[in-house]
Amino acid sequence: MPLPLTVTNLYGGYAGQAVIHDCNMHIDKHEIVVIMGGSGSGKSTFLRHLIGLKTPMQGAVKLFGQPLYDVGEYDRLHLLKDIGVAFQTGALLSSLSVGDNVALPLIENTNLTSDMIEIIVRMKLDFVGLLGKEALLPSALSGGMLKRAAVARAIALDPRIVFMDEPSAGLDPVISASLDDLIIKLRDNLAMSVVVVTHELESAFKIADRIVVLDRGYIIFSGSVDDIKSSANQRIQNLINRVADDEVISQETHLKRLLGEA
Ligand SMILES: Nc1ncnc2c1ncn2[C@@H]1O[C@H](COP(=O)(O)OP(=O)(O)OP(=O)(O)O)[C@@H](O)[C@H]1O
Repeated sequence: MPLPLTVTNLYGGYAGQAVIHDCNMHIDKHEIVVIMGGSGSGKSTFLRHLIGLKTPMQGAVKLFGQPLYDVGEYDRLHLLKDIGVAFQTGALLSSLSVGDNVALPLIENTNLTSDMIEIIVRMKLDFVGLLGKEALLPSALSGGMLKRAAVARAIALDPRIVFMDEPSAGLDPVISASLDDLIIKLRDNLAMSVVVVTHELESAFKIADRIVVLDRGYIIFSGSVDDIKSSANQRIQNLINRVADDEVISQETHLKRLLGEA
């Protein structure tokens, strides 16, 4: 069986300027992969390449063994039906109820009857803990509930991979932890693969089967939570100890600066 996602020698960027360099990565079935990296390291750009929003400058992205970019629009859209995206931005449509937001992909992509769609919407909302909130407008939901509703919409078509960008951003620790549990449930109860971009270390360590670290557009690490904690790489240690790179100077340099020699 082909892997859900493979990335081979990927270069990507803006206006001919690469910000992603020679990246190689894959995702296994039923795996939660967390992508981490400092601000500006290329996480969002990388993600855009993975979900069909940005054509690479070089290299290939394959979903379920099929190329995502060197194909016609019809084939690409067909392939993209098998992935779900729950992003911070581009969230729910504010003029539609929560239920109608979740129904949208089903209306657009299936020939199911409205009765059947209603049942599926309730099932998805039940899965994310929002059963009974169908009629509410997004503005009536809390931050955590909005994220859950976005997950319900992302899984409406039963995708095999779900992509999430900063799921815990702006949430208090308790709500954030419950969102972590929901991500784990996507893997354990629905057998999905999940790709999560996050800055939250605690969340990453809790949910990740594998962590991939981007640094200035290069993948500098891919491994388990135990591996990353014991990594000898200084840049990895800086990331997990939250040290800003430009703050890291040797004792010797520090001394020189104090003495006015550096
Ligand atoms: N639309 C754009 N046009 C040109 N350059 C861009 C654009 N978006 C991002 N960049 C540049 O690409 C590089 C990577 O940015 P990206 O947003 O992918 O990083 P990130 O790791 O997601 O950062 P953050 O954690 O702050 O969101 C940065 O140098 C950024 O300035």
